[in-house]
Amino acid sequence: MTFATESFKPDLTERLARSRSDLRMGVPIVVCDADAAGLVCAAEVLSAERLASLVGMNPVLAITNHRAATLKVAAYDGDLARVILPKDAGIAWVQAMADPADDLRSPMKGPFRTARDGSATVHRAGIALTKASRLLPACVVVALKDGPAFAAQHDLTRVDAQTALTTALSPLDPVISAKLPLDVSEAGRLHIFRPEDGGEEHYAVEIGTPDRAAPVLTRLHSACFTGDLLGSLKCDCGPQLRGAMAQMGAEGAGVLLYLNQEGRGIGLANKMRAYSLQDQGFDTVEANHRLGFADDERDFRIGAEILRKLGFSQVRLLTNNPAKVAKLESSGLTVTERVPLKVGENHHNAAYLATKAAKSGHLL
Ligand SMILES: Nc1nc2c(ncn2[C@@H]2O[C@H](COP(=O)(O)OP(=O)(O)OP(=O)(O)O)[C@@H](O)[C@H]2O)c(=O)[nH]1
Ligand SMILES: [Zn+2]
Repeated sequence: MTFATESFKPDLTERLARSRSDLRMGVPIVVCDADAAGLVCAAEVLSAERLASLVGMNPVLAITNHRAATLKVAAYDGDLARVILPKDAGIAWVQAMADPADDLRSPMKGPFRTARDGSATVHRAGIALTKASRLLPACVVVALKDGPAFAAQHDLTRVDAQTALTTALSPLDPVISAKLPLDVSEAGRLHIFRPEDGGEEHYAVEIGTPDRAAPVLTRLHSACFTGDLLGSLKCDCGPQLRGAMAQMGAEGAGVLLYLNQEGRGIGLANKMRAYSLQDQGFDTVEANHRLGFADDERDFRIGAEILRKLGFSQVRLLTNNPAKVAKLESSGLTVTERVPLKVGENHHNAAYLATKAAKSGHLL
């Protein structure tokens, strides 16, 4: 029996999924664009040995404009900067540029030389992939003359820059749903959704049998391991999760989406880095920026798509965040009402909630 061997080859999306695992392990990947290619290593997990092999290949460190602003590096590429590694730069330099943990204790001193010529697409794709890998958004890049040949020679995963930069939402497939009796309602059901790009699965908790033709009481809850599971007092997530479910139980119907976008989409390790910066006096938004992230890296189109897949088109949304309402509406859902969800304020999270009101437009 013969097989069409092409059918075994990973496609562009499958290569991206593979590249995220490689990056997390510290294995370099090869990113190819139409007129440029580069070897990309995630700064956070780059080993001293691998860095030593890159010296002599003119490595640059790609960081986001947010991280560049903290380091006072000019971001000539707009959303990112390409910092040329000084001749004597070792792994400690790379890590200190990428990670703001010691910014205050031992500030990085310039002047920094930055690359301005040529395309930054490979670097941009590298940063997008480190973010998608839930690592610090920084990568060391060296230009390659022949990306595909280099990848083949060194057995590295080769990915397409434009695919890494696509903003299209990966299709989400329903995997399974089953009854789940809950303390708030015995008529609970849990649905699992899996994205086709190998990303995180997301969950929908359906309570009762909501009428698909009417607005459904809905909560888009972003994962918060510390608040949801550990009872952290630094945020209001745990009380919001339980409050939303209690309200759905009391009304007899509702749908709670549990979106695995921990830490507003930066992952738990990075959220804990942000907490450590908050211990140094920075607020929640400043901490994200110092790490190199935007204020909020979540993609609420996922929530809209899951609701659509479940048959809902109109929602009464439990939130204090007007941006969530706007993003759901721009994804084609009708938000007939914003239902406030003000629970769980305490003296540990009062400043956090005030910052969200002042900087992120949350309603108090
Ligand atoms: N990066 C970061 N994420 C945080 C921090 N505190 C909580 N989170 C995450 O923020 C998400 C919750 O977002 P919130 O901003 O509290 O609320 P919201 O979802 O925007 O709005 P509501 O619908 O009103 O709750 C969860 O994913 C938490 O893990 C923090 O200091 N930094
Ligand atoms: Zn939380």
